[in-house]
Amino acid sequence: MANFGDRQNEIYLAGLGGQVPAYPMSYDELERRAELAMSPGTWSYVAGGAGDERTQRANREAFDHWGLVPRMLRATTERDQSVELFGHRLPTPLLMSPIGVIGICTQDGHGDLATARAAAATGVPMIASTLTEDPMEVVAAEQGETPGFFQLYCPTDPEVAQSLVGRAEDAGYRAIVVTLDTWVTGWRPRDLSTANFPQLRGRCLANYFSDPVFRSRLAAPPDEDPGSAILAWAQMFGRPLGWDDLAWLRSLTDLPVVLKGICHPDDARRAVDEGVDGIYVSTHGGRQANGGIAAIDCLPAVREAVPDTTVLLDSGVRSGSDVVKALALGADAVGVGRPYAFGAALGGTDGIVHVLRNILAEADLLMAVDGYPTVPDLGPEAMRRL
Ligand SMILES: Cc1cc2nc3c(=O)[nH]c(=O)nc-3n(C[C@H](O)[C@H](O)[C@H](O)COP(=O)(O)O)c2cc1C
Ligand SMILES: O=C(O)C(=O)c1ccccc1
Repeated sequence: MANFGDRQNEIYLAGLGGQVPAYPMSYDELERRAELAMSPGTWSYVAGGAGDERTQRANREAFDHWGLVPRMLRATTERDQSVELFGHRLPTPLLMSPIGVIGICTQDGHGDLATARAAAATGVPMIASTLTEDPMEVVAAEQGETPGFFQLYCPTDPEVAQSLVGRAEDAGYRAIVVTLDTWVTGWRPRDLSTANFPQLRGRCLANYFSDPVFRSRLAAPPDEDPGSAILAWAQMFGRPLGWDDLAWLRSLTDLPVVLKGICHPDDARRAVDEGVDGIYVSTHGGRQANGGIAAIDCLPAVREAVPDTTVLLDSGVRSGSDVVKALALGADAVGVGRPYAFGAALGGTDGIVHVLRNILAEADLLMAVDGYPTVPDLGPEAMRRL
């Protein structure tokens, strides 16, 4: 894949022929059209967050407090967005953050497969959620040559956890991303207002219902008694993890282990000291806790605390310039969440590919114009706090 800015040129050329792009070019328009395409319940689930959504807003607004310093006379057509992550060379620094129940966003209900196919088409890795409508093996098979990562919601039953991780390893996922901030779901007024959760639960349990250890805990198979199976899942969904659990988690796999939701530099330092391979700075897109600080504002201190460790970031990334800022502030790769779910709602795989390519095209052209042609060129000296 060459320069993603070429995408811009394709669109300009189509425009000269009078063609309007099939999907929105601005994030605000993407969001507006996705709202129209989704049912009110799906919209409130995807777009909503915790409390009155101040953290969610802060995640986005905080990007405005940082600015990139243009550097001239080092312009080049030779640009390169590639990065190395856990031993894999990726064409771009973008990741698709895990989105549970994304099946409700697409017309055919197979949102995880649409995401996997978009990963195959773009080289942007998918972090596959534990909460999917298709089992992780089926999702892995659609990712083509693009490495995939598996996100674990750690169940209270340790043998189920072990089974999920073992299956992810066997299915070819290249890292285990353990989400720390969602052992219980946060206070989400929009979901409570639409009474969404029962509908969601029935549609995201394929990894459990296909799991031999989970099934062994049931009196009857899930297809015979789905109600009891859902109850068994709800009772074991989230293990409140502590420092004492890290060695056990580490022992479950030889794959790199990444902790998602770390925001404090002391937590990052201790996790790395205890053998974790990656730190994923995230506030879960403001869905879990309200009244907090923005993820991007946590990044510089975490980067400084663990200078030699892979650091990922998500929460509030909406554009190529947001990606560039996150890279300059210390991320090795950058996750995007809601925007690609909105793309899925508008056009399945095509809609997701459009959203990813737009973000990448903007990042490519910004790096080209401002004199930072490769990812290693972007460091803290490229940024000013406004
Ligand atoms: C609808 C939805 C479902 C999500 N489900 C998961 C999940 O299953 N596992 C997880 O670790 N994070 C989940 N997240 C959080 C995302 O991985 C990511 O942290 C967040 O969306 C990033 O913020 P952004 O939406 O502002 O880009 C979900 C986010 C959304 C919007
Ligand atoms: O909505 C989320 O962000 C999420 O991670 C989740 C957690 C439990 C059930 C459904 C989704």
